[in-house]
Amino acid sequence: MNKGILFVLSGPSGVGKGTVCSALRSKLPELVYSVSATTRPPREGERDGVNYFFKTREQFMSMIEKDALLEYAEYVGNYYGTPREFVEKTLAEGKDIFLEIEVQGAIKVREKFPEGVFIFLMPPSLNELKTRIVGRGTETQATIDHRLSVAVEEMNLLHHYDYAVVNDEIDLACARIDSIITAEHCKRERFLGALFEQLQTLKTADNV
Ligand SMILES: Nc1nc2c(ncn2[C@@H]2O[C@H](COP(=O)(O)OP(=O)(O)O)[C@@H](O)[C@H]2O)c(=O)[nH]1
Ligand SMILES: Nc1ncnc2c1ncn2[C@@H]1O[C@H](COP(=O)(O)OP(=O)(O)O)[C@@H](O)[C@H]1O
Repeated sequence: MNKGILFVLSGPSGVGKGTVCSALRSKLPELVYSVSATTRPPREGERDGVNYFFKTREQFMSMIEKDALLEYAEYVGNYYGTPREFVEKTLAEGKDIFLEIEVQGAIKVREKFPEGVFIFLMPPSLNELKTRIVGRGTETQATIDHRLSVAVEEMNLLHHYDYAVVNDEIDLACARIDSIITAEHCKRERFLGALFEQLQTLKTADNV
């Protein structure tokens, strides 16, 4: 069986990764989404196993020791990581999987899955990025400043990615990502191989 395609959506903090990813979940429910583990406490309305698997630091360290994470990163004082088994199982079943992670983790995933498709979400401007981080209202002034300075460094990593998508409007950003997914499917051999087989069958049947 052909393996599924691994898609990674990344980009600076506050650009709208979480927002775009949850909009994509409604628009493309057939896509499988990876749920990360984190030591960050849940925000209001977040549910364990849906938004994240919320872990204590000890539990997270034990996951690292057991090699249960495909990658992990420390980000603004908390740990975040992608459970390995679910990703590998989904791809082996021939299904695509979608990861929404920060840039250090994305670069580590690229080392393990060079054939993955890496999408960088861009803000329309740095001013708009700051407005979004402040507007979200989940950060203190110190974490806003920290997240903004990290975000500027993160923007310099754009060259590691296959695609850049501007998140000016959520629906437009989702449509661009949807187009990328379609384009990547068209590119893959399994699609062309299946079409070629059908053509051969047709040719034989019609004696063309
Ligand atoms: N490396 C890595 N980063 C993750 C993972 N899950 C989430 N993140 C990233 O961690 C960062 C902080 O996430 P969060 O605290 O939910 O805040 P927000 O996404 O900025 O609202 C974001 O950039 C996420 O994309 C993961 O499994 N691995
Ligand atoms: N296209 C957009 N236009 C306006 N605001 C947006 C857009 N995308 C996201 N936002 C807002 O920006 C803030 C940060 O988004 P979030 O998804 O938490 O970013 P990230 O996951 O990249 O850190 C949120 O308040 C969100 O509602």
